[in-house]
Amino acid sequence: MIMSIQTETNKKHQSNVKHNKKIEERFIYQDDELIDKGFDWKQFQRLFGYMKPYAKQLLPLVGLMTILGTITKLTVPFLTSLAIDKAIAPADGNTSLKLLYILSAAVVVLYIIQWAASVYRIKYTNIIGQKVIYDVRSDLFKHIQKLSFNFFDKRPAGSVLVRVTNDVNSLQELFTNGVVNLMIDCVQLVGIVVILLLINWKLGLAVMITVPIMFLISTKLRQKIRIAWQVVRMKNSRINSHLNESIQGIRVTQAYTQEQENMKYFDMMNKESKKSWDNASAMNQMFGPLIEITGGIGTFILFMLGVYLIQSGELTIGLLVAFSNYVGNFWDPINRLGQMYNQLLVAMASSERIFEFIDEEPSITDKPGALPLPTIHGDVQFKHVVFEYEKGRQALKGIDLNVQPGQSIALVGHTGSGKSTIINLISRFYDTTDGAVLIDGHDIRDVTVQSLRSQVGIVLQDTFIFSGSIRDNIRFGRLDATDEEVESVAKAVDAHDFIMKLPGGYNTEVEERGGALSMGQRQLLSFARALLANPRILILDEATASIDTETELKIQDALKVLLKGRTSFIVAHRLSTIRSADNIVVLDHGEIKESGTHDELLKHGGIYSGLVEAQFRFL
Ligand SMILES: Nc1ncnc2c1ncn2[C@@H]1O[C@H](COP(=O)(O)OP(=O)(O)OP(=O)(O)O)[C@@H](O)[C@H]1O
Repeated sequence: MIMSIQTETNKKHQSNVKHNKKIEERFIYQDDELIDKGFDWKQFQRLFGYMKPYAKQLLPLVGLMTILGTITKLTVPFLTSLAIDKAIAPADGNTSLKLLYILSAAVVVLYIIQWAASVYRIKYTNIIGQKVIYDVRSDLFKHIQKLSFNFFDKRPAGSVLVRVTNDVNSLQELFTNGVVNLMIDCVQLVGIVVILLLINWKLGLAVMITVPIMFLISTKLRQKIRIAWQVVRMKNSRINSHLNESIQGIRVTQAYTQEQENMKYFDMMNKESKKSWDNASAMNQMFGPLIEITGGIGTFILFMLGVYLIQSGELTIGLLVAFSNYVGNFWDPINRLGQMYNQLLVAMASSERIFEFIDEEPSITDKPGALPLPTIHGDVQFKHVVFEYEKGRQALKGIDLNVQPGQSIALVGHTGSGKSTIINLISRFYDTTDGAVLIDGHDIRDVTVQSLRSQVGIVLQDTFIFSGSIRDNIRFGRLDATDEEVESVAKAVDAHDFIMKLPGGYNTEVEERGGALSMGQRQLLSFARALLANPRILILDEATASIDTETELKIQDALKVLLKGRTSFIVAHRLSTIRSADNIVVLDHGEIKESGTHDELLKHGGIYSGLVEAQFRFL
């Protein structure tokens, strides 16, 4: 018996294992692919086009500071050589303390100038960098807001978020430090090469033999390092996506006690992120010593040849010291240029992703020459409307509907029958695949989107409360409404009393999604918001969640106020709402199967009477 129980348990466990997906297969996030393309000149021009508005005003200042800083920096070794050759150990043996003091004082002054130039250079570059990042971020956000519903249907919110945060941030480094470092390094390199060749061209050329080696190491190894850092960023963006989903879905996670599962997945990603970081930073650490070895070879050549040139009288000790100083300053810019090139490629990969969003055309736009929709009466017609979210799958299969101004239409039907799709088409969140929607005789594709949506109000089931005060949340319906108007609509929908009982009344701050408010309260707020907007056509997706009888009655009363005198489409779930509608439209698999009043449809004994019966059974 015991044996059989054990076997039973084992079997159960095995079948669990079979059905349980591996943790890494449970959550699927769209990763941004690793982009490792070469240099794209067009993309570069577009990216740097963002600097244009500020370039004229600020770049000359940055350039001036850069040149000033470089000149002062490169003058110091020259003064050092003078100090050695003319003051400390001159060929004629006449040491000059006075000259030494003068030269030392000059060096101090040069350092002060260099410091001041660097302070101003950093200040101006930061201004440019921050302005550019502000513009990119703002362009991206502005554009994302305009994108149509079908864009968001295809993408998880987390992946959109990552682009606005991570990718824009990765440009920040380029525009603040990168661009200026590039300028400094180029100016410094040219300056040093000229000076080295002027001091002694033979020695200069000999030392520069190592430059191509250095550059090769710099770019090749950096390419690997760059990819390693991209992997780090990708892993981090996965963490962000998961974090976003976990926070949004925290209630469901806790309700189903899935915290451990979530934690396991997070832990796995966290470890992966750490591993990728370790890998990237280990590669980074290899880079420094390699550059130093190459630099060491250069120094070896310098001293071997330098001593020979001193002996043959072609070079003085002071000039050799200055030379070695210049050579020391020579490796840094070369190293940084390799780094900079890689940074540029990383930024270009990010900008490619940013531009991909910016270039995404909203599918719902004003057609050329579209005129504003005049103030409407609220006559709505669906003329043989067919709609497909995905090609070949019809969500609506030829809807014909005629609604008179002021009529209220209740849309009922089984889940997935097409109710929400109908209301999405009235506000033109999607365009019909075939047929047309007309308002007061105007095809809604012929008028401007703004003029249409400003006359169509929407109250959705999932009432969205934005973070801010209660007053501002109601005012979202019409931004120029006065405080009195806000309070008057709140009173009309009977929300005033509960608002006044909140600690700060209308000024009470609510968090995003209005977590501290009850479902009923959130609905009343959204009714007030819609009433304030005062649209001729109102769309209402009635909330399915049941609320207590008292609030239910309040909501019914508020609805009467809200719907009065408007054409309304209600995705109705409550029998009371449906009964008071002028016309009930029954949808089934994207088709209108029945329509009429409550009594007519009950008498008919079709789908509607079945739905009503089912609702009574559950009540
Ligand atoms: N964004 C979308 N992308 C693809 N298909 C969709 C999308 N939204 C809805 N559909 C499909 O279109 C059909 C109609 O959906 P719709 O949301 O209009 O139904 P509904 O009657 O409002 O359902 P419910 O009462 O459950 O809200 C369904 O088959 C649904 O799967």
